[in-house]
Amino acid sequence: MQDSMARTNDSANEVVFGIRVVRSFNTEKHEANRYDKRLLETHSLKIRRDTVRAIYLLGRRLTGLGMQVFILYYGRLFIQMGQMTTGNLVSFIIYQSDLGNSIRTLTYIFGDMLNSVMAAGKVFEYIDRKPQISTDGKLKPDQLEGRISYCGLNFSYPSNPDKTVLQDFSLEVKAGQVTALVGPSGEGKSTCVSLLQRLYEPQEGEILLDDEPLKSYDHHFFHNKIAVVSQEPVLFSGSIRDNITYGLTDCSMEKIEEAACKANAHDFIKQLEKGYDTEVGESGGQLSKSERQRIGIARALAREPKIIILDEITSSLDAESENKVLQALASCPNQTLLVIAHRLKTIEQADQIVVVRGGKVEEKGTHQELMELQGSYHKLRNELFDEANSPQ
Ligand SMILES: Nc1ncnc2c1ncn2[C@@H]1O[C@H](COP(=O)(O)OP(=O)(O)OP(=O)(O)O)[C@@H](O)[C@H]1O
Repeated sequence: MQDSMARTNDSANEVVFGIRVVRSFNTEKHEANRYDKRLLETHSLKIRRDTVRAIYLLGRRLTGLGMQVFILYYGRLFIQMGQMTTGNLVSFIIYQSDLGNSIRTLTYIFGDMLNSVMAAGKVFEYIDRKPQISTDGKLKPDQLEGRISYCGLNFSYPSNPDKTVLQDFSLEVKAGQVTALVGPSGEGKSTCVSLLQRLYEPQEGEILLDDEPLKSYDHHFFHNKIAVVSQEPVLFSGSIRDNITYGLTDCSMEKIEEAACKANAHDFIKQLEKGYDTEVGESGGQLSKSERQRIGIARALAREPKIIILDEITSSLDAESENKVLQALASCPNQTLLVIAHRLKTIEQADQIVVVRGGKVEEKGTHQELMELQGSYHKLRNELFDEANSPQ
């Protein structure tokens, strides 16, 4: 029943979370029916439980009643035969009722205990779960250059082990430079970033940071040095300032403003009535997608990481904003920047452009070199150029 209730709540959560999609696709009825179906499942389980409970109660009452009839009948017989006094019978009935009550209480406690054990079992299942990715690295160097080396990675997602996503993937990302990963959709670019964040462990090969395997770095140290801005950054309810300083205990206003300027967010924040103290609403719902994205970038920059990963920030920024952000980031020589981009125009200035196809590095070089090569990159650029110029 607990599983079924969890499934019912999940579907309600999902709909509330995606209420805009539900409204725009006019699927309120469909979703209500889906929720109804889940509720019915829970309902039928509850009916089964209550039927069993009713049968049990009926049986218990009938047994109790039968016992009383039995005691009175034989008690009377024993008294008539002189084998028992009336006082004995009364004491026996009182003791028997006391004993019955105690046994009944024990069965209630046992039932409650079973329920609690089942619920606690689920909690302990999660507590006892051993993470597949080790977090017991100890390395905390004083200086980090930010050089990343992908060495012969072979990787498939645990949920789909038959499909190899990265095959013998090797790449050098130089410290302090801008490296852009480009290529058709679904070829493994975001997977490279997930592996760099240690969300998964490759089946073969390893990723080195300054020539040391990622797993040898202290978990907190490593995640402080690497910041990711994803396609849909998650904001939390609170002010813009809270969101930019998220997780930082000590961050001055100058630092916040500097990060916001680099993220091209300062101007729009200043125009808001309450500036940095403006509430963003639940999940940042009171801001536009591009504003959320820029705050997400400022949040990453405020941590002053050594490595910044921008995972297709183009999806919600216009070309001008994206250019400004990339230029601001590229001007920091101490930070390694890894950009996944679809809008190839904005990454022309990157120090290294890598074309990822079929889970492998197909081409790499500067924009000039790759254009001269007349290979995949050249073809991709032409395709995008044709798309942009095709009549609507
Ligand atoms: N969590 C996952 N579980 C199983 N397979 C996944 C998962 N995430 C991605 N994949 C698969 O891995 C392959 C590579 O996906 P990835 O997201 O790395 O591609 P991408 O090049 O970043 O694409 P895009 O440009 O569309 O973001 C795809 O075929 C995808 O279906």
